[in-house]
Amino acid sequence: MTESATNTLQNASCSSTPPSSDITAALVLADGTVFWGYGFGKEGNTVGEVCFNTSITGYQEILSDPSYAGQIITFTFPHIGNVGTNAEDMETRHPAARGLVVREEVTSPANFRAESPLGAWAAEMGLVGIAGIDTRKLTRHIRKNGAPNGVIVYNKDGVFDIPALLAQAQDWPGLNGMDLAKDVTCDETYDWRGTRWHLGKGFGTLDKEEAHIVAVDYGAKINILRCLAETGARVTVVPATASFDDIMAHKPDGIFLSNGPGDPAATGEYALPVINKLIETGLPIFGICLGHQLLALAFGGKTYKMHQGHRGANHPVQDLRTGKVEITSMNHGFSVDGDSLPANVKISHVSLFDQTVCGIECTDKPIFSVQQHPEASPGPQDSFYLFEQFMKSIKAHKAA
Ligand SMILES: NC(=O)CC[C@H](N)C(=O)O
Repeated sequence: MTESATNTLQNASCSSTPPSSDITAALVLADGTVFWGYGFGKEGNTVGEVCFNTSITGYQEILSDPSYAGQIITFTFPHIGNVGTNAEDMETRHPAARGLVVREEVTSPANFRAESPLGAWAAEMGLVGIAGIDTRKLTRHIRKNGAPNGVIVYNKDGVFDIPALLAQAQDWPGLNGMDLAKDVTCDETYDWRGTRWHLGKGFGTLDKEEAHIVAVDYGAKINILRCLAETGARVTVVPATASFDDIMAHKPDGIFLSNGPGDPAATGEYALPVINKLIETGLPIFGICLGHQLLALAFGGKTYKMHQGHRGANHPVQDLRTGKVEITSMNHGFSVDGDSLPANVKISHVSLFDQTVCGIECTDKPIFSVQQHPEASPGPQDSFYLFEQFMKSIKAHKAA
């Protein structure tokens, strides 16, 4: 793959003939835009919403974040794959993202933690990849028009039926109204005590249990569970469809509502009746991302689909209570409508990129939630204090 080849191959018209004989993959958007490139990972065909993530590091955590179910991830950082992949940087066991789009050819990894090259790992994980794409052009396209549905096809024979792929992209219903939490949640309840990774030490284990948290898994990133354990919690993880009685049977000191994929309003159909009852218990509740959106819905608020979403590791968020700005990790395509919130729910955090709601807190109950990802993985750890805030409110509630 040469630089000149990649520069001339973009945005060909809707013809099934690749512009050069070495082409092995195509990205076909529902609006008819075709990007030709070079396949890696799993051979085959995948459909989803094409979004972009601006993180410079952490592609493996991003690709294995269950919240990307139904999505094809475009990496705006051009060099993806350089540090390979390893067994430790997984945010779930079976990645749910549909595929990935990268600028440069994926080269051999050079990193002391690398265990497997990105291409081999992606193939094993069932991820279809396309390289050699003008990701700046694609990103500008998404920014201008909103996140489109699209198909990546990787076919070593270089034979493409573009009209059929276009029809496939157009027929895909899109994320609006789609519940995906049921697809990525755990099958069974399990116990979690692992703590965060430290260089030279690896992962740790909770030694002194200060509280017991039940985490509802709508597609939880593992590092969230580690962060909860890091502050002294033993965590019982329950499936997204767990009933109020299932949850309360574990006698939790606090409830955590996890991140997850899809449209919060669709997941809310079965999650909200449970969350409404959990709110009534008066127990401390903390929600992250989808969990935050579900809490807002439970309080009677509304969520909406964003134009392009927020996905990256440098999103500035202001804590309105202190005025402090934290640099955060983000991955969301839906947002809470601030005007829809009742009087007893205050906006605690806002995005400094577009002023969207990034945090809410209940004024008469120990309940709060954020849109950003305080667990990072990847990204800055400025927001870790939120896990400590949760543990503090659990201890205060236990003492009272
Ligand atoms: N990371 C998440 O939890 C994402 C929440 C929701 N699926 C969204 O896209 O907004």
